Amino acid sequence: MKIPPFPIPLSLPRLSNYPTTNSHSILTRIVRHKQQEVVHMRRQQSFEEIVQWAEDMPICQDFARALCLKSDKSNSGFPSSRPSLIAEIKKASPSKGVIRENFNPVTIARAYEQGGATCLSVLTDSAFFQGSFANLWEVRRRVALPLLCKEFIIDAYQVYLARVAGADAVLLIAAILPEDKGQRLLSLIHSLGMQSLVEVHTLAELDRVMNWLPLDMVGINNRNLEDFRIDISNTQRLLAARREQLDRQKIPVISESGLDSPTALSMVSKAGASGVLVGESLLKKPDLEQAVKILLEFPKK
Ligand SMILES: O=P(O)(O)OC[C@@H](O)[C@@H](O)c1c[nH]c2ccccc12
Repeated sequence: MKIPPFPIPLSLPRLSNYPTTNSHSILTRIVRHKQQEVVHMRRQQSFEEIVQWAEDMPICQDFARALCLKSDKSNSGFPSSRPSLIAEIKKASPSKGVIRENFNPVTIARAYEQGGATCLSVLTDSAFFQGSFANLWEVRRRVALPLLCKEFIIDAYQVYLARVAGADAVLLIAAILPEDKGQRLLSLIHSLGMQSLVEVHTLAELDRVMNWLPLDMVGINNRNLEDFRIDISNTQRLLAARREQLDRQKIPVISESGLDSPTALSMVSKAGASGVLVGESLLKKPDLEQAVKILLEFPKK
């Protein structure tokens, strides 16, 4: 077995000063930058070699199954009031700047695990979130929980990199994957033994991704990635419209972003979410293990 020289020493392009007019949403800026990043990375580390390493990686964990096993089920087999937690490791965000100064991904991962998180999400974007694939790899080496690679995936190269860094699942964002690009990347993710969390924000996006097969998990983002506004009733809205279809196809739904209290978790869980993805509200607390425990301790009904 060939061991990849992780962390692969990839230097990334500097962020250009794109004009920040309203006509350029933050998502557009991120995607433009990703395109440059991929070109840069491909020049430094050959695609063929990454593919080889990916093929030699140990088997992945079943991310979706871990989430569904952990979430409380009522007798009907559907989630009742306690969703599973995917706890997110992110240092900064474009809207909030630095969220956690004292940032050690492995220390954070261990605290989340001790607190009762089911899975972890690791931001790998460096330009906007101050993350890295090296962080993902470090967490993989030291913590056993299933890991989601939180990246703006637009190219196969990033998917192989996620696999080599130890991801069990990879985020795909419907809003940045036009036409059949999402389906192609999803098939690639599956061929490497990983799963995908496919993220939507609108009903139109949800309907579009329901045609990508087979879906492992759908993420409903409560944050609009164009302007960063949060509205946690977005999860309820989309589930109210398509819950039957999602349940029928047994696709677990994860509510993402802006969730900061047991009440908020209970709300999205009642709407039908099996899991929640939480970052900022935890990362702002000094004691992360305690913060997770408090978040997960909500009235059982
Ligand atoms: O920190 P929050 O508000 O708890 O949100 C976590 C997660 O949902 C958010 O980081 C996120 C959701 N979709 C994304 C896509 C890219 C980067 C980040 C994200």
